[in-house]
Amino acid sequence: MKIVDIRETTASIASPIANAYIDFSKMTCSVVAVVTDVVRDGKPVVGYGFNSNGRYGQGPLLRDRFIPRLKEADPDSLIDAEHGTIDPFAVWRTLMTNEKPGGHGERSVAVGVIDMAVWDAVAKIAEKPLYRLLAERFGEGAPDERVWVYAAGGYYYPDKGLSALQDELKSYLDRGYREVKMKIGAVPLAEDLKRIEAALAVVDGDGARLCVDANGRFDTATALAYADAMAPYGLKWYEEAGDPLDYALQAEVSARYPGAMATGENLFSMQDARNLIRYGGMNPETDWLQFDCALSYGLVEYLRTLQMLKDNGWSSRRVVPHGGHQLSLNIAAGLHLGGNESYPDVFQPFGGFADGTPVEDGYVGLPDVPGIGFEAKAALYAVMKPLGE
Ligand SMILES: O=C([O-])CC(=O)C(=O)O
Ligand SMILES: [Mg+2]
Repeated sequence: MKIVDIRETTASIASPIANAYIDFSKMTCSVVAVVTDVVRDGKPVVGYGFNSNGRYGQGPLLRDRFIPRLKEADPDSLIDAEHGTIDPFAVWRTLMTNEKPGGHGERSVAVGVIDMAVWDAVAKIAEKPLYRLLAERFGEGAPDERVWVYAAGGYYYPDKGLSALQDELKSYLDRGYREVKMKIGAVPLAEDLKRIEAALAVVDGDGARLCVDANGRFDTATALAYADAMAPYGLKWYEEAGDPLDYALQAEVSARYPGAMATGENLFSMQDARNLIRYGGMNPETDWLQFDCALSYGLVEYLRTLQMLKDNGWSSRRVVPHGGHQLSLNIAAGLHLGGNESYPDVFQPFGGFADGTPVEDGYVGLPDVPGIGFEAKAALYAVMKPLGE
């Protein structure tokens, strides 16, 4: 058993939307195919991976460092003899050979893309959905059959007024979501409060069904001003108020804001996540953690992060990953996370879940197909398949 080829390409996920920090007019993502010599259903098993939105495609790092390292490795060193399959942990160690600790920048994205493809291959070799494999190997009991998902959108968009924002959010409710998320922080506070109130009207005035996301835009004073102004709304969460690595800011805002806070999508390693837990003042009873495996060294590292959270008294149910992709959905179901993000309209075809698994009352099921489930999402598989052939 061995990996016979690793291929990569860059796909566009550009759109005219903007959050408080960036626009997505030139956003890309890497797609990787890990081709094995294992045959299932008469065809070689191919695992696929891609990276989440927010960081760009990692073609140069993949081509210059990570793919060559894997190709140069002794195939026997990448085998998990106990389970008779490829060993994602050995792949990870090989990828990270001669990489210093710290500075978890873009390389965590490149490694995450390959890691996703390896787990897809491992589950296909085992001929089971990844969420079942994860529950069996690392879980605590049977996988969840459905996962809570919320609709993320509410972006700034040229000439988008309050009624367009409301129409967008309404359309998510029409598609089965109960909770929605919108952007804040790109316009003055007073204007954002009007947007928040317009959004609240769509969810029957129920703040517990609305999340807001500042994408790390605010300094401490602005983050606190928003905290004070938004406190009466009782929102589901206030996300990424300030710079993701400014744990003191997070702790100060957490101490003052009476509602739930969320952050973590731009923390790319177990160590960075641990610093948030140590120094960010986050509340394990009420707050939410949003680490995204597809940006942060993949599922191998995510398992370390989940263990770190457990060691610090955090339930896995407080974790709702960023990114809206199917790998996080599998992790959520298999390892009992609190839910998963979803982008019903943006970042297609990489965002979103399997065809034929409608969102109902805020929950989505997973397809019963081997691997992560990409083959059950036709528009996504159409992009991946040529790379595997
Ligand atoms: O706008 C983005 O970069 C995406 C984001 O923060 C989210 O999904 O929470
Ligand atoms: Mg966010």
